[in-house]
Amino acid sequence: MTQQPPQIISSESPFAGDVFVKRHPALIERLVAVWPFAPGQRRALSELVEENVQGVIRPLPDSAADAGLWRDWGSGLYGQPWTSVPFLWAESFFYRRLLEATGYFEPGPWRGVDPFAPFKQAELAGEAVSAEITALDDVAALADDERGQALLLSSLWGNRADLGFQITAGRGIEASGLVADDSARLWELLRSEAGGTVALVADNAGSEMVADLVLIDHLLAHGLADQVVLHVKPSPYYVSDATLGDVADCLRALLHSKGKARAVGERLREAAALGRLRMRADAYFCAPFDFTAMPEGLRREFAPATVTILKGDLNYRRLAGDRWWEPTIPFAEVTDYFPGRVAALRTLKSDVIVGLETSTLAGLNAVPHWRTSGTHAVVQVRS
Ligand SMILES: O=P(O)(O)OC[C@H]1O[C@](O)(CO)[C@@H](O)[C@@H]1O
Repeated sequence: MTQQPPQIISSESPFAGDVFVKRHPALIERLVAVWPFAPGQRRALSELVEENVQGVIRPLPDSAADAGLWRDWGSGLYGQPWTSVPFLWAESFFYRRLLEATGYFEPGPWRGVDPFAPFKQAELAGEAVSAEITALDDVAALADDERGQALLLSSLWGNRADLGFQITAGRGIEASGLVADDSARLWELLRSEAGGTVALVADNAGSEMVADLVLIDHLLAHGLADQVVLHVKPSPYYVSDATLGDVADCLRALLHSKGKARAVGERLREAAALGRLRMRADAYFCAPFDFTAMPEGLRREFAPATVTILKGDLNYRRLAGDRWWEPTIPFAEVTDYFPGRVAALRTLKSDVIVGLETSTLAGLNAVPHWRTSGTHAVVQVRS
């Protein structure tokens, strides 16, 4: 494997530092405003904010079922400021601690209650999703290839809907475009290997998941995949990351609509019944590490796939290792460890980036915050 540059530590990146001192406090403020939390939950949440902003990382209480696991995973990191340890690890542990504070894993009324559900539901009921659903009738008039590309781009840009990101980035950010575009290679690959299994590692619920489901339907309906395995998070994570319950909500939104969208929902429901659309929620998707350390079970899932499509920024960070790579290092070189062929559909919302042409990078360097503002995107493929 190529020699790896250092991992991103939040204190070395103004963007990542702000996630702890601005984004997390704002998120917790919103949670406290919408839920009838008891004093103990409120106290745990405000302690978590204090810790993020000016304290040090405390481990999970011993009573937590996975306390031992996290003690090992975080060995050497506890007792340090949140911004002094790898960004990927710290952000992941923040969400585990948040669920601890709300009682998500504990016996009692809060067990299994997704604290982010009100935000996800509002987004699913909002304009972006209804516009997406209406647009399906227009997209149906396009030739197959054009329709496929339109659905791919919709799944890609749907990633900007990420709710955690919008807490501080705000709406109304303009998309500037693709800075690496291997989409033709992706279609070539899907056509030449038609009839196999495609794995799609999902990112966000709501409009992004609706777009993902429509893309999955396209692959199945056109025989580009005989089966699709949809990988989601086993528990609430990074605010809007999709769980199985979110997939069900999105499918229901399609089924309750009219026209083409409803037909998509019906075909997907049938595909699930026939075992052509399968769901996975591996525990590793909420682990604080990159994909180089993925467990054998996941490697076996991905290796035989025609291609594994990774959605979104966080999956990209885990694919590339959340490291200070030279942006022009080839995507294929950085991802050569990944089992099987891999494609990333990602809007740029954090520092890591690989696989850019030198000329593209030169142009981007004149654009403020191009790595983190969500205005640029990549479709990158290792085939
Ligand atoms: O939903 P996505 O595309 O994975 O984006 C989540 C991203 O949001 C952040 O939490 C902050 O932008 C990143 O750290 C993370 O990669």
